[in-house]
Amino acid sequence: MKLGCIADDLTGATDLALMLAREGLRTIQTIGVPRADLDLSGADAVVVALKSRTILAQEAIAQSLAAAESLKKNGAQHLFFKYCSTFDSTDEGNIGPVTEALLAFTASDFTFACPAFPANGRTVYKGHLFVNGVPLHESSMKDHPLTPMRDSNLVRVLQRQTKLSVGLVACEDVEAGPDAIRHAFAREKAVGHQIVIVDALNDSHLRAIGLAAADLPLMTGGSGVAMGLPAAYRQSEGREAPSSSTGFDAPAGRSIILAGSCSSATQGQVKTALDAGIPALRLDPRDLASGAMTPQTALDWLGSQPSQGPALIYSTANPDDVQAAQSRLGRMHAGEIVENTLAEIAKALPALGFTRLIVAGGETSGAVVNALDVDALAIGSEIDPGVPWTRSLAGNDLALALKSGNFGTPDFFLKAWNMLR
Ligand SMILES: Nc1ncnc2c1ncn2[C@@H]1O[C@H](COP(=O)(O)OP(=O)(O)O)[C@@H](O)[C@H]1O
Ligand SMILES: O=C(O)[C@@H](O)C(=O)COP(=O)(O)O
Repeated sequence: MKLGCIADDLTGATDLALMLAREGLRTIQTIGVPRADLDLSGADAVVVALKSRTILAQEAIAQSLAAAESLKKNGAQHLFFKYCSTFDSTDEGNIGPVTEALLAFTASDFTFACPAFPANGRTVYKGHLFVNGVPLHESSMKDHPLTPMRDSNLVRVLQRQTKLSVGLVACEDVEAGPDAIRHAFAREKAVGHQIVIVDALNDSHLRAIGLAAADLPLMTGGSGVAMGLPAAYRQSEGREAPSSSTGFDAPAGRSIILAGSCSSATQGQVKTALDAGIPALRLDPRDLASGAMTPQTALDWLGSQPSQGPALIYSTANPDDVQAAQSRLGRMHAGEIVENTLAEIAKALPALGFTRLIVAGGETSGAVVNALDVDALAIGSEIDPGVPWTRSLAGNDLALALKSGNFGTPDFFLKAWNMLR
């Protein structure tokens, strides 16, 4: 295995796995640390999906090290730590603490951090992260339910999370290509920085960074910066990139959308689905906390819906509603109640004949997929940048599209089904 990857949430893991598969690496995604009996021998890359983005830093470190240990045992030559393209984190972590721990694990003293993903509107310029041209702290990420991002300067954001020294490799070096980037890494290392934020404005920047960084023991970033790695690894083996396919074989059965993301893209997708007349049930964390709505109520509702076409169960709400629920229940508790309810609903789905699922939201996908008893995923066709169809490799036979909160076009919940055969 060339590349062992550790992703801090499930949708982030599928995003990265899609990037690596699309660029020509045979890629398997595992849900949590791979089971000892899972055969990973045919994979060039394995992406371990954790749910460590918002847990305590010490716990995130422990889980990430367990994943790293398992990847190393399975032959991984390099590690990649995947976090969100909007750098979702708090001053306590977990990007800084996990990077520190993985640097120590790989016995190395230098890495980079680059969340840029231009295909989804994320660019880094002079260390500042922009989302569709808007500085991160002015984008909708300022209102994220769990990780509100209020500073766009990633050198500053990351420095607050780590005792390692954080530097910057700006776009002039990146624009000048892989050799200049390698020199810039050496220059920053010589002045005492152990992590550098790297600028990237377009895919050719990402490919150049990939070529410059492919030999580092540890790399960190969004899926974008992994774009250049497969070419670097394939070159060394003289292999071609595979051609992409647009259809995906899925098990027969009913379809459902579970949306726990409150990100602005998901809000638009829920609205488009409601406007299109998809049968829908809204969950409010306050009703769940009071018992006015339970997983069983939702399942009873589902049982009364037509079996043709997808149904939608969503807790997606605007920032004012989220704020109101959080001030009543607490930020983390409001999130947990929704996640636990969607997980309870998910557990019952295979027995009810639901085999095709779209799940919106990273934390939400973590909760739902853990409940579905799925260990590993094969990566299929790309629905939108960063979101593939996937199929479970063991256990319940399911087609799953795990959609990052802010990814996908407004009609995502309508069009994704058309790719299934
Ligand atoms: N109406 C709501 N009020 C408060 N929190 C909510 C609500 N709906 C969902 N949540 C929580 O918000 C979090 C959204 O995170 P996530 O699923 O990762 O979405 P995204 O991918 O958009 O970040 C989850 O913990 C979810 O349970
Ligand atoms: O890098 C990204 O933006 C995604 O892969 C990702 O991690 C998204 O996380 P959520 O928005 O929590 O789904």
